[in-house]
Amino acid sequence: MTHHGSLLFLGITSSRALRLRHQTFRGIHINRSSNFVTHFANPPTRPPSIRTMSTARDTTDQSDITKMKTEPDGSFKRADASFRNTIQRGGKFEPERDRYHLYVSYACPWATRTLIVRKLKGIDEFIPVTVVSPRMGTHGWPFANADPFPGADSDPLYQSEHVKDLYLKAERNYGGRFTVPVLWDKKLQSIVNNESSEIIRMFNVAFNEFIPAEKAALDFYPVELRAEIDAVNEWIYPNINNGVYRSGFATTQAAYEKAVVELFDALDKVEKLLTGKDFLVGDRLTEADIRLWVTIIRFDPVYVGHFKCNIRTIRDGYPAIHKWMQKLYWNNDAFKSSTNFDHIKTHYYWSHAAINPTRIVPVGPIPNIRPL
Ligand SMILES: N[C@@H](CCC(=O)N[C@@H](CS)C(=O)NCC(=O)O)C(=O)O
Repeated sequence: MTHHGSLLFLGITSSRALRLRHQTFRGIHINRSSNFVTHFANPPTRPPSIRTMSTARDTTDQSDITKMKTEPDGSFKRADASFRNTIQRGGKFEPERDRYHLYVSYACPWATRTLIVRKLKGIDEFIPVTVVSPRMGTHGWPFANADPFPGADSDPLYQSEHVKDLYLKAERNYGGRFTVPVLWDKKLQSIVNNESSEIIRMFNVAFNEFIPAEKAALDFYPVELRAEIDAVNEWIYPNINNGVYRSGFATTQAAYEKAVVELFDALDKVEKLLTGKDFLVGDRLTEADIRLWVTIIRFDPVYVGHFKCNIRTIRDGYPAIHKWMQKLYWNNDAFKSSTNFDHIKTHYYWSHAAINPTRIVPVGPIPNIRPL
């Protein structure tokens, strides 16, 4: 059966099927009948306007994509984090041993960035971590006392039931999203920062006086590579890190296709960058690798299926990215010990009921990551 034929089989009228065969957006043209993607100059753009999505199916009692912001064209927009303080000498949040606490989910790629840098820098000794249950429900992320799950913890500081309770403790009238990671200050009983890109920059330098010289010397955002790291982050974040979510949370065919094509275009670009190289920028591990890695490690186990990022897999479609991902996982315990595939897979497939109403967690891929 041809692709056109299969669309008809699925009950799509022939004129819609024909329209779906050839679509153009942001300079990329998909010929659905041939599966070829071509590029055009001067893509049309549209000014964004945001509204709260009301069209998604809300058949469950949980906090899922029904609360996500989307634009009128069905595309997903991530809200900015709200607590943006810095740990620094002379500031409100001074560097101190045993003052800060990290709340994470193993499922969350953003939180995993902070786990990796915490381990690499050896500050795990005095910044303890609490891991939530991967099943994000009605009240958001639960702790183990509210939802027991292997590898999840209860909140040792306040016996909170949900991450939400911490946000409301920090700010009684808080009206934003209750996201992880949360870097918590035990002294002021408040949130220092809930933006992973800023937390990893703090972890990179803020506690250097308390750690051995060789750990203090590790710099994942070195001055001489900053411009290049920033440049890479700038397109990897929207197209890959957030690109998988833009694909998965899209509520229109056009928004999905735009996101997924941009995602795979960006992966093609990364593949070229990593060919014959061990790291994205320079010849050393930087935050650019860490920020990308957390998305790539989730790609085949979750994003290919759950978020429909299935033009190619990492393991079979991107040899250089695949090798880079495997080497970091198998050769560096900071990466392996921060990765829990059970939490990762359970979270996505269980928590987004608008995408996966049965909540069935797929068995494959086997293995989640191939040996080197
Ligand atoms: N900008 C934040 C994003 C964090 C984020 O969106 N975390 C997700 C989990 S992967 C979350 O906690 N979502 C809960 C919600 O949105 O209700 C960061 O990078 O730290």
